[in-house]
Amino acid sequence: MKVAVIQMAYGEGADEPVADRAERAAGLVREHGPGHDLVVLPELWSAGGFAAKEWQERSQPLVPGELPQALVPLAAAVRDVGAVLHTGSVVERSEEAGPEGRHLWNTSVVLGPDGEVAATYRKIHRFGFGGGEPVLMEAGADVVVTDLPAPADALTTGLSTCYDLRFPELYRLQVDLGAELLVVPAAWPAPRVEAWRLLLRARAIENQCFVVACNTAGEHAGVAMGGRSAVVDPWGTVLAEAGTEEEVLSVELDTGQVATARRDFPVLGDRRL
Ligand SMILES: NC(=O)CCC(=O)C(=O)O
Repeated sequence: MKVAVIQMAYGEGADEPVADRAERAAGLVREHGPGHDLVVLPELWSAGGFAAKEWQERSQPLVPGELPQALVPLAAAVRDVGAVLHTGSVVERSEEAGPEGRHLWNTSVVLGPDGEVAATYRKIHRFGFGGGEPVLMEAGADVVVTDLPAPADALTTGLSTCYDLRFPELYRLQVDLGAELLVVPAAWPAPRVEAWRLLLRARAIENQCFVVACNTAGEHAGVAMGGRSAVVDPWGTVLAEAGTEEEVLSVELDTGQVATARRDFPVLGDRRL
C-alpha cells in the first residue's frame, strides 16, 4: 500500500481565506496523490490548528450526503486521483449539543475514492489545558478502527488526532479492535516536536502497527508548527520523515510486516490485563 503524507504549511493571516486554502489543498492532492492508495492531510488545516477564535465561524455541520465546504474541492480531487483521502480534521458543528453543552467537535473525515465519506472520528483528547479545545469543543467518545475502502484496504486502520498520541491506552483499545495502521493528523508545535517524534515510534513499537502521521508546517496564530511528519513501520523504523517546511512524503508500506512482526516477536501476547 502506497501512502502520501501532505505536510501542509499555512499562516493564519487574512491573506489566505479558507476557500483558497481548500483549493490549494485540493491542488496538492491532485499533484501528489496519483499512484498512492492513501493520502493524508494534517489536523484542522482549514479552520487553523491554533486559530481557536475562528473555529466557531469556520465550523460546518457534517450531515449525510453533504460535505463541509472546505472538503468539497477535496472530494473532486480525490475522485480524479482514485485514492482514499484522510482529510485531517475540520471543526464540525452539531445541531444537538454534546454532553458538556457545546456544539463543536474536532472531527476527522476520510473520503473514499468516490468522494463520499468513508469514516469519521471525533478527537477524544482535547488539547489546551483550560483554553482552546477543552473550552470550545466537545470530546469524542468513540474509538474508531475501520476497514477503509479500496485501494487503502490492505490494513485495518485506527483513527486518532494529535494530542491523542499522548494517551497510549487509546491505541491499546485500537489494537484490541484490530488496528494494524495508525493514522494521526496533527497540528503539533515546534517546541515539543521531539516528543512527537518519540511518541510516533513508541506507538508503532508497542502496538506493532504502521504509523502514518501528518503534522503541519508554518505558523498558526503565532505558534510555530513542528513538521516532522513521519511514516514508521511496526518495528519502530522510521521509513520517511519530513523536515519543518511544507513537504510531501511518499512511502510504500510492506503491509505483510504487521503479521510478520507480531508472529516473530509476539509481545502483545504477553500483556497482563
Ligand atoms: N493540536 C494538538 O492536539 C496539539 C497537541 C500538542 O501540542 C502536544 O501534545 O504537545
